[in-house]
Amino acid sequence: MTNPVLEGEDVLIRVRDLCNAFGPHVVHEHLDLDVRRGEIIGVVGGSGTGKSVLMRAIIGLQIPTEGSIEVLGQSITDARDDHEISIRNRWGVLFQGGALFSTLTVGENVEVPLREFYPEIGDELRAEIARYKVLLSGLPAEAGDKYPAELSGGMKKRAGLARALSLDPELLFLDEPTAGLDPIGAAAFDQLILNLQQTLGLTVFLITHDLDTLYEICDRVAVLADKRVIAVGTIPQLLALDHPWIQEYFNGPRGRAAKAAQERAATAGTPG
Ligand SMILES: Nc1ncnc2c1ncn2[C@@H]1O[C@H](COP(=O)(O)OP(=O)(O)OP(=O)(O)O)[C@@H](O)[C@H]1O
Repeated sequence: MTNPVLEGEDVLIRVRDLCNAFGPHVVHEHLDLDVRRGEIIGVVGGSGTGKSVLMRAIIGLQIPTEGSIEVLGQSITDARDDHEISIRNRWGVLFQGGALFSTLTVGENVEVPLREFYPEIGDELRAEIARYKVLLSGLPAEAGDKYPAELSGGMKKRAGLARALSLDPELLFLDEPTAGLDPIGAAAFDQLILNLQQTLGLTVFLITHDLDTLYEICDRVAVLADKRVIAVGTIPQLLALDHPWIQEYFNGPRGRAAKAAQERAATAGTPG
């Protein structure tokens, strides 16, 4: 039930036997993971367990020392560099901190992937698509003309999300999207992700330390520890395991508070 490998399911990301190392520092050792089409999978683990390295390997920015990765049925690990991956236009990525170009406006940032992948699109249509993505990400239309330095942290995240959505991706990668946001901003961002996932039919790979996000929007959670994915499942399935890190994480004071908040919200939403 909490096996990282799924049998006979519609799997969009398949990671097998993945090993990553930086010199003598081994980050992943024979890591397996399957991500189902249409799910929001949360990826958790202590600091430095290799969550971002895993994401970078999946999108072809980190060449593994061993193992195979398939995304949308195509091998990522057979490509010599990320430019050889022909499905890069089928995913969008929100990196930690947004990774926006500081010399470009938000709208121009959103246009960058469109220019790269669809140079045939004319200036007007490209700007129109960018305006739509800015609105889709919950930013006011005027934000499109602003530079990243003029935006709050929450707006920067939304701008990064608008860029990640620029090519109408099937798959969205989010690296700690709510880090640094106040609780209200973080909850609003969670709901935005959930709405987008439901309306656009996205599959979402979401790295987070935010327990509220895990409870609110993730269908399953993958736990990284001991250099691999030790378990994947719903939070109740994970809580049934007696791994010390999992117990500490979900049953520690913050885990209990997040669970209580989710239960309160669920009760408030129950009719009668
Ligand atoms: N380019 C690199 N060169 C050398 N070591 C690296 C590089 N990238 C990552 N590492 C190391 O790999 C390990 C995993 O890093 P990673 O950023 O994936 O951790 P993480 O689980 O995302 O952590 P956090 O939760 O703190 O963001 C760390 O020890 C990090 O120092």
